[in-house]
Amino acid sequence: MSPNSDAVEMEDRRLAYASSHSQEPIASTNLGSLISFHNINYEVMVKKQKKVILDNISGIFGPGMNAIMGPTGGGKSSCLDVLAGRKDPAGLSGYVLIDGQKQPPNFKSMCGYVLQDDIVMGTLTVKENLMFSAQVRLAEKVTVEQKNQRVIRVIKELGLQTCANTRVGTEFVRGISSSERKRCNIGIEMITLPPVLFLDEPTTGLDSNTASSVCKLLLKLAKRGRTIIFSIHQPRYSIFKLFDRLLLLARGEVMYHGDAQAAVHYLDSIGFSIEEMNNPPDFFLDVINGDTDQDRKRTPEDDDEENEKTENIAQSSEANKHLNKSQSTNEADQRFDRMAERFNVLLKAYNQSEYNQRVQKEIDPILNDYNARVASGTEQQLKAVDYSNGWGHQLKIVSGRAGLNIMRNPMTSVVQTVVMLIQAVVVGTIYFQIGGNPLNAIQDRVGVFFLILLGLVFGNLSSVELFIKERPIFIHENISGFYRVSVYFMAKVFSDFLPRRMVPVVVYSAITYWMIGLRVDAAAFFEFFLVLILVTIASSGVAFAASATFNVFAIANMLASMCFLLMNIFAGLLVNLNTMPVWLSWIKYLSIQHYAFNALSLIELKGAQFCANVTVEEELVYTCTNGSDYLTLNGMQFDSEWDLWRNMVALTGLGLGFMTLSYLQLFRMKKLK
Ligand SMILES: Nc1ncnc2c1ncn2[C@@H]1O[C@H](COP(=O)(O)OP(=O)(O)OP(=O)(O)O)[C@@H](O)[C@H]1O
Repeated sequence: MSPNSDAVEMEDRRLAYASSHSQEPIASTNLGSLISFHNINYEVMVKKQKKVILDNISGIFGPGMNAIMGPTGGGKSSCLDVLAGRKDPAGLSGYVLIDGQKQPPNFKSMCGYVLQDDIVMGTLTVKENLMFSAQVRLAEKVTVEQKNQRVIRVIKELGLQTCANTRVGTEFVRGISSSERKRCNIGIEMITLPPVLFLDEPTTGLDSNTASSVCKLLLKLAKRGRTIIFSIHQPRYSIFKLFDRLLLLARGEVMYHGDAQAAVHYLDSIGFSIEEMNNPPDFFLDVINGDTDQDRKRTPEDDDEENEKTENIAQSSEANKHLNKSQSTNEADQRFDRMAERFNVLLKAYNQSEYNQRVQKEIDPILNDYNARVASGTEQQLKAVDYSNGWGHQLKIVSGRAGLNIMRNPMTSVVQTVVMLIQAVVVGTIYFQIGGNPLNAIQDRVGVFFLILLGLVFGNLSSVELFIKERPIFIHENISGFYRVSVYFMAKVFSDFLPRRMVPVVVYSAITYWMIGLRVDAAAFFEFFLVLILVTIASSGVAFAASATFNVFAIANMLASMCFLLMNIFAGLLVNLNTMPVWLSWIKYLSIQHYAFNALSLIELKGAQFCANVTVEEELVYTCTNGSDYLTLNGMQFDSEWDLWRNMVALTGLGLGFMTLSYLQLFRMKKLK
């Protein structure tokens, strides 16, 4: 069969699916994809034991409203993630086919996925959030005007006109309502007009009216031909009646799969009748949990099963013991037994049902065609969609958002600058114009250098939150193909570094240097400033690396502080590194403060002589102290200019090293569930 005839056949399948499964007529143009899944098994290792999460499930979803329901822990979210290509492939087997073809490697970026928790930038307005999505996800060749038109269209479709220019809101600032927030999330995914939209529990946390309005919106999208697949726990009837197709899961197995509105009829046919006025989703869960009040009507199959059971019991004393156990008076045990029994009944009934046969009839030809194409070598991999935009364009857009975010939330930058300003004034006041008294000139100088480095390095601990706070947004956007890891890294580093690190260091250097009265020499001042900048870069690098490695702020903060403390000990002031055993003293090579302290001492003390008349045994004696002697005593070489610059090079190396480490940690971060 040629690829063309495959495409025509698939289109026919989609049309047939849409007309036979949707309650409402669906536009026949632009139909969403048909997603079939075949023998999906998903297991994880928990404490060295295999835990089966999805057990050989199969089914099909197409244009319309497709719900995955079931009790807590039934496997709804896992199933949704498998279909959306967001599960770790380790432990996963079976086939998920999109219009009869294997998922392309980055299917994640072709479809929309709305997470249960809102993933929107709180400091931006609804329109700005949607525009960001349009700018990074629509190709560069689409003009800004066209992107703007698309955003306006989505805003209209989602009924967000009244709050389009309102900020979404953060934990500190109240923004739009929860329904508007959810719709904004959906809008961000709708910007690319994806053929399939996945939603993980879209109504969780919303009041019933809001939940209804979100579901009606989804129905509107479904009627336009989209394939909407979502997990949902226990919707009310007004929501349930909007569903076209239902997958009922319990313990990772299919309890029912077919037309949603036929589920009640199906359960009735196997002996579970819904009471009048009961809500079908509540009833489904009661049936699965064995919590139905009424006794189940007996069917002929039950009689056969009962006979079989009685025979087995008579034959085996072991079985008798088991029976006694299951009749335990313990209520929890009884409930567990009841659920297990009910689960087996439902599983068996579904496997033998015409609904299951109908699903198999729908999906078998799709898998057979796929296998035939693979066997004949004609299977064409769906075109892998790459990033819509180049690196530079992504960087511009992501940096723009990061900058806007900082401008709208300037507190951290302002506090950082003010704290540095206060520190500079305090240090400058304590060491004000230290002068050239040989008794204290060197001690005061090395003391103030140590203090400056201490404040500067620990001040950069505020960078630890950089990759922790926005981690869910970054993971979602990166995995959905918004931008590359390197783009996010560069945008964040620059947006954090310029306003929150550079500006305070400039202020700090200018104040301390002249207040303390260090060497009056422009070159010496700029070298001093350069050392402080390099220290800031390197120590921010340590904080970034901790931030990219741990997702708990307290742990990242503690580890970064510990590193800084160790580096401080090995700076060269608290302990003489020359007398330290070699097996321990090597740590100095990783110490930011070691190189910085050396550099500052060389800038200030090399060739310096501090002379004055001092009183010795009640006599005024003209005394001198030589800065170079101090350098020699502490093992600092100062024969050439290189002796200073090699400390600068080492600081640059440490900065680059820590920054690279943080990028790698960000890159390696687990992004699949
Ligand atoms: N990576 C994992 N490691 C260990 N257990 C897991 C993992 N993923 C899922 N599970 C377990 O598998 C079962 C199904 O999880 P899943 O989140 O898919 O269920 P759910 O039906 O969506 O539940 P809920 O309604 O509570 O969100 C649960 O018992 C869950 O604890």
